[in-house]
Amino acid sequence: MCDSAEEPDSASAESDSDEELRLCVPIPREAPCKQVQEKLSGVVKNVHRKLRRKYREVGDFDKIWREHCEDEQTLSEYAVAMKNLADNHWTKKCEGEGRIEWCRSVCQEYFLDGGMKRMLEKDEKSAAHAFGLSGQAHSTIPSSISQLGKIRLLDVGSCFNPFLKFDDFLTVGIDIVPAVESVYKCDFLNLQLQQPLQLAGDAVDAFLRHLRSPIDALPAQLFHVVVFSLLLSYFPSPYQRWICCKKAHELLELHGLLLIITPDSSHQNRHTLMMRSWRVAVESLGFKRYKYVKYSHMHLIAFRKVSLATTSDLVSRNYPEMLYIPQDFNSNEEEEECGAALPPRSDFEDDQLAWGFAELPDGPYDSDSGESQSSSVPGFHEFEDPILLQS
Ligand SMILES: C[S@@+](CC[C@H](N)C(=O)[O-])C[C@H]1O[C@@H](n2cnc3c(N)ncnc32)[C@H](O)[C@@H]1O
Repeated sequence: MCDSAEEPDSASAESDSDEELRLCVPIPREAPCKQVQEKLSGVVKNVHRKLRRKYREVGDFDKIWREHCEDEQTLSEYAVAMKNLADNHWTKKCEGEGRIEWCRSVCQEYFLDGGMKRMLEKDEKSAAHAFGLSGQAHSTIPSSISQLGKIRLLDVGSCFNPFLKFDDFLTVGIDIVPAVESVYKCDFLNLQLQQPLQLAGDAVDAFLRHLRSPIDALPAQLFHVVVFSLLLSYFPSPYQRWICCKKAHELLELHGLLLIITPDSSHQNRHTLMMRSWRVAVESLGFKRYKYVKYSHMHLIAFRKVSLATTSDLVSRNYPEMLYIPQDFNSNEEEEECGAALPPRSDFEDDQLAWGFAELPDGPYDSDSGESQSSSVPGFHEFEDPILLQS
């Protein structure tokens, strides 16, 4: 494992003279590891860049996506690089911490520790208030789903199945190129949705345990949680991100959670408009934001599904374009690939998408739950992979 600078690898036995040399000449022992990490991160980032470049050149994301999914060599290099990063560069420092642990803690708090119930009571009180009723919460509010068994979690773009190790989840990991056997092959963009299963919880669990790869279709309202961890920025087009969020809405049970983690190494306020824009877009599908936190290298957002239906007029109202990322406007990426120095990204790029969002909420990061919005969530250490996450 690379980050074993303090613990020399016993497998690579060194001679005494090597060791003497090491004592005399201060060799930066982390350097090779960093180089390998940069190389692997480069493989990953180049795939994203090439997709975006092609999208800028060709414009037809369906065609580009088809070609991308047929490019087996690129896809498998990507999967190997991601798996290698996860196994050898991230695990030791980040085991039990970071984005995956954040997802787990949000789910536990929401489903097992009364978060969902509190939110539903709050919703009922506001509805009662709006209709001039007494504001008493109704007894129809479901209690925690713990009685129903495990939390059914769909991890889209799972790659190496990081949620499998948690017992509280019944995890279904899907990916266009699974890096491990336990992940099912599935292109989420082209996943067909079927009628919801009319089965008891146990039978739904059994259904999920017997899925077969590749997955082309799934019943709606199947999961308690859908996770997009570093998924949405993979896509070159905001419309593809939108399709994913819409599918997540359909796949979730009412009151289920959509957890979105998206990379961004800039400080919290730099992309305030972008995050507000995402919130408006996702909420328009029938979600309500539940938690938001900014770590040094990513935004982590939890949305809860608050209504079964979405309106049909969303596309014409520009909601898909609201799911933009700064890289959508960065045509300098190729220069970056060639090693040329980039001019600093201007604030204009960030702000140019602040089209007349009259309906945007006022508070930049107000969360329904009152959750701390800083990156210093107690008990958590940030997942640090600046090399991969910086764009
Ligand atoms: C940056 S990796 C993130 C891996 C993992 N979720 C994590 O947080 O480390 C993005 C993953 O999304 C997968 N992916 C991209 N488009 C997809 C799609 N349409 N359906 C399923 N998986 C997809 C890629 O193959 C890749 O493994």
